[in-house]
Amino acid sequence: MFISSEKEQKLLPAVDAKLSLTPFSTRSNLDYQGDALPVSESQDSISTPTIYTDVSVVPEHEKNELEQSIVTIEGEIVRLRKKERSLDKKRRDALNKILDTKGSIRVFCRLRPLISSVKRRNDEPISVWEENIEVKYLGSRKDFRFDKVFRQAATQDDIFEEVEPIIRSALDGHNVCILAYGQTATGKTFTMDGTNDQPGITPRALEALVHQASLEKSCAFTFSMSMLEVYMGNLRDLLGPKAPYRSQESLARSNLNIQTDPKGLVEIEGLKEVHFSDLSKAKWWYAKGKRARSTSWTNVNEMSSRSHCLMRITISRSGNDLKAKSEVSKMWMVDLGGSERLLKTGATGQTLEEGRAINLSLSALGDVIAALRRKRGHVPYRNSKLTQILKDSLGDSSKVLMLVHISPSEEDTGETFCSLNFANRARAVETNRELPEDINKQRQKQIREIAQDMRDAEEECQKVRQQTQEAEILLSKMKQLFSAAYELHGNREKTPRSPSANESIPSPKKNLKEVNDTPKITPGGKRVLTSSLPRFMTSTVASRQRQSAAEKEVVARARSWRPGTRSSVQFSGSQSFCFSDSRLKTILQDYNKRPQETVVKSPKCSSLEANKAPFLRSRMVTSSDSNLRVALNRHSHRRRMSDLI
Ligand SMILES: Nc1ncnc2c1ncn2[C@@H]1O[C@H](COP(=O)(O)OP(=O)(O)OP(=O)(O)O)[C@@H](O)[C@H]1O
Repeated sequence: MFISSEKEQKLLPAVDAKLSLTPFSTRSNLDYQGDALPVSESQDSISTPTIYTDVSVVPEHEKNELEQSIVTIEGEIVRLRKKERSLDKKRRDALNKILDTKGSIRVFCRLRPLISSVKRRNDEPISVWEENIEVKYLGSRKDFRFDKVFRQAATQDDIFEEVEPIIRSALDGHNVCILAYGQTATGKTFTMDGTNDQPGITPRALEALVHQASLEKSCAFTFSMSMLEVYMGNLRDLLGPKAPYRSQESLARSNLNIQTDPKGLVEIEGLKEVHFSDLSKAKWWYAKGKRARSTSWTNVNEMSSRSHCLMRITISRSGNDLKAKSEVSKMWMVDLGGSERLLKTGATGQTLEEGRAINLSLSALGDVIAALRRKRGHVPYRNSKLTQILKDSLGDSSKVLMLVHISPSEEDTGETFCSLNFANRARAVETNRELPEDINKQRQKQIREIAQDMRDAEEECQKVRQQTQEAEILLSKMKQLFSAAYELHGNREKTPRSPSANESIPSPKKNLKEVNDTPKITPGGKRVLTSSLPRFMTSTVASRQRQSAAEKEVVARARSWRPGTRSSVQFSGSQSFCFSDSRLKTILQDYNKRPQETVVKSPKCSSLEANKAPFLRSRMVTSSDSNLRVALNRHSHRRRMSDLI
């Protein structure tokens, strides 16, 4: 029962002082007539202190108040979620604007460290700055500009830091394509895949996607993954089960068809697609796909990839709002086969053929990029399987990141020169790349401003997300509280009563008398039971011991709950529904301080309740729960949470 009248709340300390007990309700719910008692009547009851015993019957208006609180919190959660969605949209728009301003095709260059087996020379042919590289070749120097250049010392962390916004953009609903390009043995696989100690972009991207999705509460994500390789002009499914070599099944699986729907979206018929929701599953499938990839030994790389390896992550995003249609985006992670001069690699036979096939498709990729650069006319996607697959992820609406890998050795300078030229062509798809200095500065300033807006929106969104979570915790606790009170009520009704109680429905006056005759506390702190107290209400030594044990368990549970959740649930500094600071915490503290023998309760009832809803139910049904009731009434319905956010 909640104490609803402010007069009654004021009376509580007086009663407490007189009883030297933790606050007890001064009247029984059995004599409760619906309206607050007149002050005089309440004071009468003080003169003959009573112990509030049957707390299981919760008056209708208090039930309504609790219900109203629950409805209010539910409303607040809806409002917070809406706010979260709008802030998230603001962040997404800002990120997209930044990426568009920077260019829909961005090109980074990574310089591989010198491998110990290669002799170091003094006249190193490559000079590196933050955004450009100078190469000495055939007696002349040429300067190449990039969006970012990674020196030899750059770590996998440094690379991922720059790639992460694009991955975020995929989660935001854009098609993304990340391509590792370069001469054989320059570190493409190292960048994309990495090692166990130094994971590359793909495993980190998987982790980032799963992690980010777990933080989003305003929408739900589902992920699926496919892996294939373009090997000698054919597509091989890397995730399908192993089929016997040269069997019909094996041939069918290495000859998948590429289809384009009327909207221009590409689909690969029969390609295995696996769903994942957790990282371990995603990594398991990824490892399986990698093992199935074709590699062979060449003069230049012991584990040279003899194909283009493509991994597709399909991201489906659906909002909590049922009306919102789900968005699907694709993220391609492509480890291209090495561009190579075939004579240099010492390839012969099958390996030579593989090298030729790789070069042909890379050249087709170059043609597509060159056509996109012209921004009009025919784009020759159909010239290779690689470009057909990537068709819907290379165009205007997609975000493309090409990582060009080069070797620092002088003997590779010719290859390096070719790779840098190829990458420069890709970068020049953005016609306005080389802007006058002042316009460029203005654009940089604009990017910085949008980036600041994006960070602000993100921070605010995180705060709101936190508030939503806290509101949800509070809601669940209040629902527990509610159901505990009514569950108990139901139980009590079923519980057989003493014969005297069954004889007739007691009149309010009789009840008052009965309650007034409950134990009184003598100056020495001893409880004296009067003869009129019904036997089922009196506590025995055994019942008190059981009660004490049950309470200890409740408090222990509450304690174990508190530290893990920041010990308090706060929407904001003075949140009206912040129960853990002003209510729960206080209640728990009072609970610890309170002498155990002050609780008078049926042992049967206490053990039953302790098992059912250990924490909240127990708080609700013991007479000491007046703390919670007072707190709820003091704080509930006074202010809207929104006033405080
Ligand atoms: N940044 C780097 N730091 C340390 N080691 C690297 C780095 N880049 C490449 N390597 C090492 O160089 C070797 C060749 O790299 P990798 O296999 O990734 O080249 P690749 O370009 O994928 O070759 P291919 O095209 O033949 O498959 C590997 O042993 C790899 O560990």
